[in-house]
Amino acid sequence: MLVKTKESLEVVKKIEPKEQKVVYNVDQLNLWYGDVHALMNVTMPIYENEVTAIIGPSGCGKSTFIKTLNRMTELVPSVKTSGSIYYRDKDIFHRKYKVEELRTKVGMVFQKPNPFPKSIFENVVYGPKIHGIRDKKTLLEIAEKSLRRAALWDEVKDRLKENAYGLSGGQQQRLCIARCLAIEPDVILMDEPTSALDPISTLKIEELVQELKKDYSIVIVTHNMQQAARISDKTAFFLNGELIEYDDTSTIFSKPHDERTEDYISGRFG
Ligand SMILES: Nc1ncnc2c1ncn2[C@@H]1O[C@H](COP(=O)(O)OP(=O)(O)OP(=O)(O)O)[C@@H](O)[C@H]1O
Repeated sequence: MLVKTKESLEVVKKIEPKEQKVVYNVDQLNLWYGDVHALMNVTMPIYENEVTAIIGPSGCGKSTFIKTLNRMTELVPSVKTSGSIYYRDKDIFHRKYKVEELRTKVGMVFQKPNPFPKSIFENVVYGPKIHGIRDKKTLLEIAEKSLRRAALWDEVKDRLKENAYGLSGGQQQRLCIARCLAIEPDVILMDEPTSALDPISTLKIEELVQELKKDYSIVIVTHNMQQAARISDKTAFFLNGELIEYDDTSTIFSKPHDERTEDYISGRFG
């Protein structure tokens, strides 16, 4: 299933008549940083309650793509885009579309854990507080629920007032996931969330991602092909800003259609 044009997207829809809801529809997306054409005619859907992995060699546009999904790329002044991204049937590039609304629905977790220099509790309730929730009991409930969902509660429940910097790297990353969950997002974008972590912390995050996809739609950028194969349902392979192939992860890793995908997953380059 190669996805490159609007027409082929129609094919995707036809051959997948399952009751699978589309969260994002990316259509003919182009992005330039000044003269650098970083994304070229990218067309692909992102499905609800699935993990979509974005793979490809360094500099191929993975981070740019994921950051475009919550319009973070527009923070770079030289950025220009064309094409469209529909999130839940609304064009996120439309001049009347409210980017703040998008960011409350689409949370993001970065490569390096980035807790605030505050207590564990204050980190988790940061978003809800910004949204005006002040009641202590409600905030405590949100903190507990989010930390439980991020598989961190048992490790931190007796030290909620301690500074988040005292946690291990893996715990800090789960704290950042809890912080993201506290705003009750619909989609979670993860940009290489385990690349700074040890194998055991990585495994914990991978297990967590599997658990979270029951309630959220997840897009994950990863350098680690085994990780993509282990945890994702769909995989998109990017090369030099182009989406070369998008398909079920099992197909990408067992019988890819494009020779370049095969070369990449078999370690011939990248
Ligand atoms: N802020 C920026 N200003 C100018 N060019 C940029 C900027 N960010 C990225 N680029 C360029 O856009 C292209 C895609 O970069 P991007 O970071 O999206 O790739 P990537 O696949 O995520 O790479 P990596 O795996 O190394 O993180 C590269 O050529 C990069 O140099």
